[in-house]
Amino acid sequence: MILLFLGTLLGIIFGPALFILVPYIRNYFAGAVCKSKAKLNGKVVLITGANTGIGKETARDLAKRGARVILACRDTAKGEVAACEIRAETGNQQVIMKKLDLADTKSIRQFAENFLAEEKELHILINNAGVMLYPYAKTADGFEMHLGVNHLGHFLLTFLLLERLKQSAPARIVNVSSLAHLMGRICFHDLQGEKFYQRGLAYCQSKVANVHFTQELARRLQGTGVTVNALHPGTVQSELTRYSSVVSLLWKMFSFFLKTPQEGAQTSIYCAVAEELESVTGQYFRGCSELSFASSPLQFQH
Ligand SMILES: NC(=O)C1=CN([C@@H]2O[C@H](COP(=O)(O)OP(=O)(O)OC[C@H]3O[C@@H](n4cnc5c(N)ncnc54)[C@H](OP(=O)(O)O)[C@@H]3O)[C@@H](O)[C@H]2O)C=CC1
Ligand SMILES: CC1=C(/C=C/C(C)=C/C=C/C(C)=C/C=O)C(C)(C)CCC1
Repeated sequence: MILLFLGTLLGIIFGPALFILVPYIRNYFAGAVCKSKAKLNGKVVLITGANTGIGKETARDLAKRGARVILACRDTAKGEVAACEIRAETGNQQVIMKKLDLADTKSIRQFAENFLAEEKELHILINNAGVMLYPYAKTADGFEMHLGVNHLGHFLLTFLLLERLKQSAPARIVNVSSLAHLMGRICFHDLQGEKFYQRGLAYCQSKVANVHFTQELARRLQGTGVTVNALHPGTVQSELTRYSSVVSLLWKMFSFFLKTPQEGAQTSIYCAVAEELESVTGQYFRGCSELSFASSPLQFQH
């Protein structure tokens, strides 16, 4: 009886307060917004994995800013639907879909060859595509899937397009990593996970590789006018959890606390357009700001 009374009393006192606070709590979890008003008319942008999630929202925003946006997608039907939607919404007819399967180096080479033949400039490359919690599988070239798609595929793509980026300088490379890298190690003795495989750790390894790649490429690109930065988008309600029904369910249950793909795209957009980042390179971003601890030396496991 007393408990019921107390419960009702607390409900009467805190109920309305909670109701008023809900938008503020949501706003907190939505995270920072890219405030840059930069226009991108005449600029060429390439985004991998742009048919859904963070990549699609990044493409939508950069298309609104006037860029020629190439959506590089493994599933051309899904990619075309996304491109059509963005063209219709933004009125920007320079939104184009091209086939790219990062799990196959033949597809990457074919994509790059066509791209270099068709596009004379490339100002912003966003290495966004990714898989997480993939059951053990190998790419067409025999690389473990997380490492192959999330890191090696983007590594090859970037390498093949590097001269075009240099010719188009100032240019930017944006690598979508994840704070999951903090839990990762590069297992040089078993890079392809043939002796031991845990899909969460395989994802973390690929994200550590993204960070090392960013730091070393930034060093090698000093003085070229091409910058390269990595970022964590936040925890985002996207299709990334599709290979795990348990994590998908958790993501749905707690969706109130997760970012929408549009909110999750803000740091990618920031790294791609913010005027103040013109010469910032080799850094790690989260919530549209630089994160210093993530650039501390990472550990290798030999
Ligand atoms: N969501 C989150 O909480 C977080 C996401 N990230 C990172 O953000 C990035 C975007 O993820 P998010 O939008 O959430 O996930 P989604 O699963 O929604 O999007 C991933 C995209 O990558 C594409 N992709 C997957 N495999 C390949 C391939 N072999 N070749 C080409 N494209 C491929 C997918 O294409 P298709 O639809 O055809 O499969 C899809 O377009 C990833 O790098 C992810 O690791 C980092 C931290 C947290
Ligand atoms: C603790 C906890 C959650 C937070 C999970 C986080 C923070 C996940 C981060 C994932 C990343 C970084 C993925 C991609 O790279 C949930 C699921 C919301 C609800 C259950 C309890």
